[in-house]
Amino acid sequence: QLSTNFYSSSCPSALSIIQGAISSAISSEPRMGASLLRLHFHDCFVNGCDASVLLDDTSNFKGEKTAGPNSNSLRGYEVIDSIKTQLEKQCPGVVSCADILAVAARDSVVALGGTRWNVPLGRRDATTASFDAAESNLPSPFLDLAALISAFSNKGFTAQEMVVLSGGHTIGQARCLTFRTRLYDNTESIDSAFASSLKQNCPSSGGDDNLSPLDESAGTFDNTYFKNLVGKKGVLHSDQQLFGNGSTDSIVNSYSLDSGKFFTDFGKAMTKMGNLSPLTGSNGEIRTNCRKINGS
Ligand code: HEM
Ligand SMILES: [Ca+2]
Repeated sequence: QLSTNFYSSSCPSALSIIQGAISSAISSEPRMGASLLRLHFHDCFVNGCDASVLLDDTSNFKGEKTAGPNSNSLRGYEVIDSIKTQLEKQCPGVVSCADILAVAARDSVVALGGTRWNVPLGRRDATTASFDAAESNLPSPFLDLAALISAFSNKGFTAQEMVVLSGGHTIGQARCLTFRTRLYDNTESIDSAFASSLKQNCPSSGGDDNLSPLDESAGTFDNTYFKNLVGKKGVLHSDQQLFGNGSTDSIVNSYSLDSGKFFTDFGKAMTKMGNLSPLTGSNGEIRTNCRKINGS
Protein backbone atom coordinates (compact mmCIF):
# COMPACT_ATOMS: atom_id res chain seq x y z
CA GLN A 1 0.00 0.00 0.00
CA LEU A 2 0.96 3.67 0.07
CA SER A 3 3.57 4.91 2.54
CA THR A 4 4.79 8.36 3.54
CA ASN A 5 8.46 7.42 3.05
CA PHE A 6 7.99 5.84 -0.39
CA TYR A 7 10.63 8.05 -2.07
CA SER A 8 13.03 8.38 0.85
CA SER A 9 15.73 6.30 -0.81
CA SER A 10 14.69 6.46 -4.50
CA CYS A 11 14.29 10.24 -4.61
CA PRO A 12 15.10 11.88 -1.28
CA SER A 13 14.72 15.42 -2.65
CA ALA A 14 11.27 14.79 -4.16
CA LEU A 15 9.24 16.41 -1.42
CA SER A 16 11.46 19.46 -1.11
CA ILE A 17 11.45 19.98 -4.89
CA ILE A 18 7.66 19.89 -4.94
CA GLN A 19 7.33 22.15 -1.95
CA GLY A 20 9.76 24.70 -3.37
CA ALA A 21 7.93 24.80 -6.70
CA ILE A 22 4.56 25.22 -4.99
CA SER A 23 5.70 28.07 -2.80
CA SER A 24 7.18 29.90 -5.77
CA ALA A 25 4.06 29.32 -7.93
CA ILE A 26 1.85 30.62 -5.13
CA SER A 27 4.01 33.65 -4.48
CA SER A 28 3.61 34.68 -8.11
CA GLU A 29 -0.10 33.87 -8.07
CA PRO A 30 -1.90 32.97 -4.82
CA ARG A 31 -4.91 31.53 -6.67
CA MET A 32 -2.68 28.77 -8.04
CA GLY A 33 -2.86 27.09 -4.61
CA ALA A 34 -6.62 26.79 -4.98
CA SER A 35 -6.32 25.51 -8.53
CA LEU A 36 -3.89 22.78 -7.47
CA LEU A 37 -6.09 21.66 -4.58
CA ARG A 38 -8.98 21.31 -7.01
CA LEU A 39 -6.87 19.42 -9.55
CA HIS A 40 -6.17 16.66 -6.99
CA PHE A 41 -9.89 16.43 -6.12
CA HIS A 42 -10.86 16.18 -9.80
CA ASP A 43 -8.22 13.51 -10.27
CA CYS A 44 -9.27 11.37 -7.31
CA PHE A 45 -13.04 11.46 -7.96
CA VAL A 46 -12.61 10.06 -11.45
CA ASN A 47 -11.44 6.44 -11.23
CA GLY A 48 -9.12 7.18 -8.31
CA CYS A 49 -5.97 9.25 -7.76
CA ASP A 50 -4.07 8.17 -10.86
CA ALA A 51 -3.31 11.45 -12.65
CA SER A 52 -5.86 10.56 -15.34
CA VAL A 53 -6.96 14.20 -15.22
CA LEU A 54 -3.60 15.28 -16.67
CA LEU A 55 -3.75 13.20 -19.86
CA ASP A 56 -4.41 14.97 -23.13
CA ASP A 57 -6.89 13.46 -25.58
CA THR A 58 -5.48 10.65 -27.73
CA SER A 59 -6.80 8.65 -30.67
CA ASN A 60 -7.63 5.84 -28.20
CA PHE A 61 -9.60 7.86 -25.67
CA LYS A 62 -11.07 11.24 -25.02
CA GLY A 63 -9.45 12.66 -21.91
CA GLU A 64 -10.98 14.35 -18.88
CA LYS A 65 -9.74 17.88 -19.53
CA THR A 66 -12.61 18.66 -21.89
CA ALA A 67 -15.37 17.24 -19.66
CA GLY A 68 -17.94 19.80 -18.47
CA PRO A 69 -16.65 20.27 -14.90
CA ASN A 70 -13.04 20.66 -16.14
CA SER A 71 -13.20 22.48 -19.44
CA ASN A 72 -12.15 26.16 -19.30
CA SER A 73 -12.01 25.68 -15.57
CA LEU A 74 -9.21 23.44 -14.27
CA ARG A 75 -5.86 25.15 -14.03
CA GLY A 76 -2.35 24.40 -12.85
CA TYR A 77 -1.25 21.91 -15.52
CA GLU A 78 1.88 23.98 -16.27
CA VAL A 79 2.93 23.99 -12.61
CA ILE A 80 2.67 20.18 -12.51
CA ASP A 81 4.67 19.96 -15.77
CA SER A 82 7.43 22.11 -14.37
CA ILE A 83 7.63 20.03 -11.17
CA LYS A 84 7.72 16.87 -13.27
CA THR A 85 10.58 18.26 -15.38
CA GLN A 86 12.62 19.02 -12.26
CA LEU A 87 11.92 15.58 -10.79
CA GLU A 88 12.84 13.80 -14.03
CA LYS A 89 16.21 15.56 -13.93
CA GLN A 90 16.82 14.56 -10.34
CA CYS A 91 15.37 11.01 -10.32
CA PRO A 92 14.24 9.88 -13.78
CA GLY A 93 11.18 7.66 -13.95
CA VAL A 94 10.62 7.54 -10.20
CA VAL A 95 8.00 10.01 -8.97
CA SER A 96 4.47 9.57 -10.32
CA CYS A 97 2.29 12.41 -11.55
CA ALA A 98 -0.47 11.21 -9.21
CA ASP A 99 1.83 11.64 -6.20
CA ILE A 100 2.89 15.08 -7.43
CA LEU A 101 -0.79 16.10 -7.50
CA ALA A 102 -1.38 14.80 -3.97
CA VAL A 103 1.65 16.55 -2.47
CA ALA A 104 1.00 19.75 -4.45
CA ALA A 105 -2.54 19.93 -3.02
CA ARG A 106 -1.27 19.54 0.55
CA ASP A 107 1.60 22.01 0.13
CA SER A 108 -0.77 24.53 -1.46
CA VAL A 109 -3.09 24.46 1.52
CA VAL A 110 -0.15 24.84 3.90
CA ALA A 111 1.24 27.76 1.86
CA LEU A 112 -2.12 29.56 2.07
CA GLY A 113 -2.26 29.30 5.85
CA GLY A 114 -4.11 26.01 6.20
CA THR A 115 -3.48 22.69 7.80
CA ARG A 116 -0.92 20.01 6.98
CA TRP A 117 -1.93 16.37 6.49
CA ASN A 118 -0.07 13.16 5.83
CA VAL A 119 0.27 12.19 2.19
CA PRO A 120 1.10 8.50 1.85
CA LEU A 121 2.93 7.99 -1.47
CA GLY A 122 3.47 5.33 -4.10
CA ARG A 123 0.55 5.96 -6.43
CA ARG A 124 1.24 5.07 -10.05
CA ASP A 125 -0.15 6.76 -13.15
CA ALA A 126 -3.04 5.60 -15.28
CA THR A 127 -2.56 4.64 -18.90
CA THR A 128 -6.05 5.76 -19.78
CA ALA A 129 -8.54 8.46 -18.86
CA SER A 130 -12.32 8.66 -18.89
CA PHE A 131 -14.25 11.61 -20.26
CA ASP A 132 -17.51 9.91 -19.33
CA ALA A 133 -16.46 9.23 -15.73
CA ALA A 134 -15.40 12.88 -15.38
CA GLU A 135 -18.81 13.97 -16.64
CA SER A 136 -20.70 11.71 -14.26
CA ASN A 137 -18.57 11.54 -11.09
CA LEU A 138 -17.73 15.18 -10.50
CA PRO A 139 -20.47 17.04 -8.61
CA SER A 140 -22.24 19.96 -10.26
CA PRO A 141 -22.72 23.27 -8.40
CA PHE A 142 -26.45 23.02 -9.15
CA LEU A 143 -26.95 19.92 -6.99
CA ASP A 144 -29.15 19.96 -3.92
CA LEU A 145 -28.06 18.60 -0.55
CA ALA A 146 -29.32 15.05 -1.07
CA ALA A 147 -27.52 14.78 -4.40
CA LEU A 148 -24.30 16.16 -2.93
CA ILE A 149 -24.47 13.61 -0.13
CA SER A 150 -25.05 10.88 -2.68
CA ALA A 151 -22.19 11.98 -5.00
CA PHE A 152 -19.76 11.76 -2.08
CA SER A 153 -21.29 8.61 -0.65
CA ASN A 154 -20.61 6.97 -4.04
CA LYS A 155 -16.92 7.55 -3.27
CA GLY A 156 -17.18 6.29 0.31
CA PHE A 157 -17.55 9.61 2.11
CA THR A 158 -20.02 10.49 4.85
CA ALA A 159 -22.12 13.65 4.81
CA GLN A 160 -19.77 15.12 7.41
CA GLU A 161 -16.79 14.43 5.14
CA MET A 162 -18.64 15.97 2.18
CA VAL A 163 -19.22 19.11 4.24
CA VAL A 164 -15.64 19.39 5.46
CA LEU A 165 -14.23 18.77 1.97
CA SER A 166 -16.48 21.48 0.59
CA GLY A 167 -14.46 23.71 2.89
CA GLY A 168 -11.89 23.59 0.06
CA HIS A 169 -13.97 26.52 -1.20
CA THR A 170 -12.30 28.69 1.43
CA ILE A 171 -9.79 29.43 -1.34
CA GLY A 172 -10.08 30.28 -5.01
CA GLN A 173 -12.55 31.72 -7.46
CA ALA A 174 -15.63 30.74 -9.40
CA ARG A 175 -16.91 31.91 -12.78
CA CYS A 176 -20.20 33.79 -12.99
CA LEU A 177 -21.83 31.03 -15.04
CA THR A 178 -21.41 28.60 -12.13
CA PHE A 179 -23.52 30.69 -9.71
CA ARG A 180 -25.60 33.06 -11.86
CA THR A 181 -28.92 31.25 -11.37
CA ARG A 182 -28.46 31.64 -7.63
CA LEU A 183 -28.41 35.43 -8.01
CA TYR A 184 -31.46 35.81 -10.26
CA ASP A 185 -33.75 33.06 -8.98
CA ASN A 186 -35.65 34.39 -6.01
CA THR A 187 -36.20 30.99 -4.44
CA GLU A 188 -32.54 30.88 -3.37
CA SER A 189 -31.42 31.34 0.21
CA ILE A 190 -28.96 34.22 -0.14
CA ASP A 191 -28.18 37.37 1.82
CA SER A 192 -29.63 40.20 -0.26
CA ALA A 193 -26.71 42.62 0.08
CA PHE A 194 -24.35 39.78 -0.83
CA ALA A 195 -26.45 38.93 -3.90
CA SER A 196 -26.38 42.57 -5.02
CA SER A 197 -22.62 42.72 -4.72
CA LEU A 198 -22.14 39.52 -6.72
CA LYS A 199 -24.52 40.82 -9.40
CA GLN A 200 -22.18 43.76 -10.04
CA ASN A 201 -19.71 41.38 -11.62
CA CYS A 202 -22.18 38.73 -12.80
CA PRO A 203 -24.97 40.19 -14.91
CA SER A 204 -28.07 38.19 -15.83
CA SER A 205 -26.60 37.71 -19.28
CA GLY A 206 -22.99 38.01 -20.40
CA GLY A 207 -19.87 37.98 -18.28
CA ASP A 208 -19.91 34.19 -17.99
CA ASP A 209 -16.20 34.01 -17.19
CA ASN A 210 -16.10 36.88 -14.68
CA LEU A 211 -14.61 35.63 -11.42
CA SER A 212 -15.77 36.00 -7.83
CA PRO A 213 -13.97 34.76 -4.74
CA LEU A 214 -15.48 31.63 -3.15
CA ASP A 215 -15.37 33.16 0.34
CA GLU A 216 -14.59 36.54 1.88
CA SER A 217 -10.95 35.56 2.42
CA ALA A 218 -10.32 33.51 -0.72
CA GLY A 219 -6.54 33.96 -0.60
CA THR A 220 -6.38 32.36 2.84
CA PHE A 221 -7.22 28.84 3.93
CA ASP A 222 -9.40 29.47 7.00
CA ASN A 223 -12.94 28.79 8.22
CA THR A 224 -14.48 31.94 6.72
CA TYR A 225 -16.25 29.74 4.14
CA PHE A 226 -18.36 28.21 6.93
CA LYS A 227 -19.02 31.58 8.59
CA ASN A 228 -20.20 32.83 5.21
CA LEU A 229 -22.57 29.86 4.82
CA VAL A 230 -24.13 30.64 8.20
CA GLY A 231 -24.60 34.21 6.92
CA LYS A 232 -26.23 32.93 3.68
CA LYS A 233 -23.22 34.16 1.76
CA GLY A 234 -22.30 30.95 -0.01
CA VAL A 235 -21.29 31.63 -3.63
CA LEU A 236 -22.42 28.38 -5.26
CA HIS A 237 -25.88 26.86 -4.88
CA SER A 238 -24.13 23.67 -3.74
CA ASP A 239 -22.27 25.62 -1.04
CA GLN A 240 -25.38 27.16 0.47
CA GLN A 241 -27.16 23.79 0.39
CA LEU A 242 -24.92 22.76 3.29
CA PHE A 243 -26.56 25.29 5.62
CA GLY A 244 -30.25 25.98 5.92
CA ASN A 245 -31.59 22.55 5.05
CA GLY A 246 -31.33 21.11 8.54
CA SER A 247 -29.35 17.91 8.37
CA THR A 248 -25.86 19.39 7.91
CA ASP A 249 -26.42 22.74 9.65
CA SER A 250 -24.81 21.63 12.90
CA ILE A 251 -21.66 20.51 11.06
CA VAL A 252 -21.36 23.86 9.28
CA ASN A 253 -21.99 25.65 12.54
CA SER A 254 -19.29 23.75 14.35
CA TYR A 255 -16.67 24.49 11.66
CA SER A 256 -17.70 28.15 11.63
CA LEU A 257 -16.98 28.32 15.35
CA ASP A 258 -13.88 26.13 15.52
CA SER A 259 -11.24 26.44 12.84
CA GLY A 260 -9.06 23.89 14.63
CA LYS A 261 -11.76 21.28 14.21
CA PHE A 262 -12.17 22.25 10.55
CA PHE A 263 -8.42 21.86 9.97
CA THR A 264 -8.19 18.48 11.70
CA ASP A 265 -11.23 17.03 9.94
CA PHE A 266 -10.24 18.50 6.56
CA GLY A 267 -6.80 16.92 6.80
CA LYS A 268 -8.24 13.51 7.66
CA ALA A 269 -10.71 13.68 4.81
CA MET A 270 -7.99 14.77 2.36
CA THR A 271 -5.80 11.82 3.32
CA LYS A 272 -8.83 9.60 2.72
CA MET A 273 -9.50 11.24 -0.65
CA GLY A 274 -5.88 10.70 -1.61
CA ASN A 275 -6.32 6.99 -0.98
CA LEU A 276 -9.13 6.55 -3.51
CA SER A 277 -8.20 3.49 -5.63
CA PRO A 278 -4.53 4.21 -6.25
CA LEU A 279 -2.64 2.12 -8.79
CA THR A 280 0.21 0.30 -7.03
CA GLY A 281 2.68 -2.52 -7.60
CA SER A 282 2.93 -3.26 -11.31
CA ASN A 283 -0.34 -1.54 -12.21
CA GLY A 284 -0.11 1.64 -14.25
CA GLU A 285 3.25 3.29 -14.89
CA ILE A 286 5.43 6.22 -13.87
CA ARG A 287 4.82 8.69 -16.68
CA THR A 288 7.79 10.73 -17.81
CA ASN A 289 5.47 13.44 -19.17
CA CYS A 290 2.31 13.93 -17.12
CA ARG A 291 0.26 14.74 -20.23
CA LYS A 292 1.11 11.56 -22.14
CA ILE A 293 1.31 7.82 -21.69
CA ASN A 294 4.90 6.55 -21.95
CA GLY A 295 5.90 5.65 -25.48
CA SER A 296 3.09 7.63 -27.10
C1 HEM B 1 -19.10 19.53 -2.95
C2 HEM B 1 -19.12 19.50 -4.27
C3 HEM B 1 -18.36 20.49 -5.09
C4 HEM B 1 -18.86 21.22 -6.11
C5 HEM B 1 -20.28 21.18 -6.65
C6 HEM B 1 -17.80 22.07 -6.58
C7 HEM B 1 -17.91 22.97 -7.63
C8 HEM B 1 -16.99 23.93 -7.95
C9 HEM B 1 -17.16 24.95 -8.95
C10 HEM B 1 -18.39 25.09 -9.85
C11 HEM B 1 -16.07 25.73 -8.94
C12 HEM B 1 -15.80 26.93 -9.85
C13 HEM B 1 -15.31 26.41 -11.19
C14 HEM B 1 -15.28 27.47 -12.27
O1 HEM B 1 -15.56 28.63 -12.03
O2 HEM B 1 -14.95 27.11 -13.40
C15 HEM B 1 -15.18 25.21 -7.93
C16 HEM B 1 -13.95 25.75 -7.60
C17 HEM B 1 -13.11 25.21 -6.68
N1 HEM B 1 -13.27 24.03 -6.00
FE1 HEM B 1 -14.97 22.97 -5.89
N2 HEM B 1 -16.67 21.84 -5.84
C18 HEM B 1 -16.96 20.88 -4.92
C19 HEM B 1 -16.08 20.33 -4.01
C20 HEM B 1 -14.75 20.68 -3.89
C21 HEM B 1 -13.79 19.97 -3.09
C22 HEM B 1 -14.07 18.68 -2.32
C23 HEM B 1 -12.62 20.66 -3.21
C24 HEM B 1 -11.28 20.35 -2.57
C25 HEM B 1 -11.14 19.77 -1.42
C26 HEM B 1 -12.88 21.79 -4.06
C27 HEM B 1 -11.96 22.77 -4.37
C28 HEM B 1 -12.21 23.84 -5.19
C29 HEM B 1 -11.31 24.97 -5.31
C30 HEM B 1 -10.03 25.17 -4.52
C31 HEM B 1 -11.86 25.83 -6.27
C32 HEM B 1 -11.26 27.13 -6.80
C33 HEM B 1 -10.30 26.78 -7.93
C34 HEM B 1 -9.59 27.96 -8.55
O3 HEM B 1 -9.69 29.09 -8.10
O4 HEM B 1 -8.89 27.69 -9.56
N3 HEM B 1 -14.17 21.76 -4.49
N4 HEM B 1 -15.76 24.11 -7.35
CA1 LIG C 1 -10.86 31.73 3.11
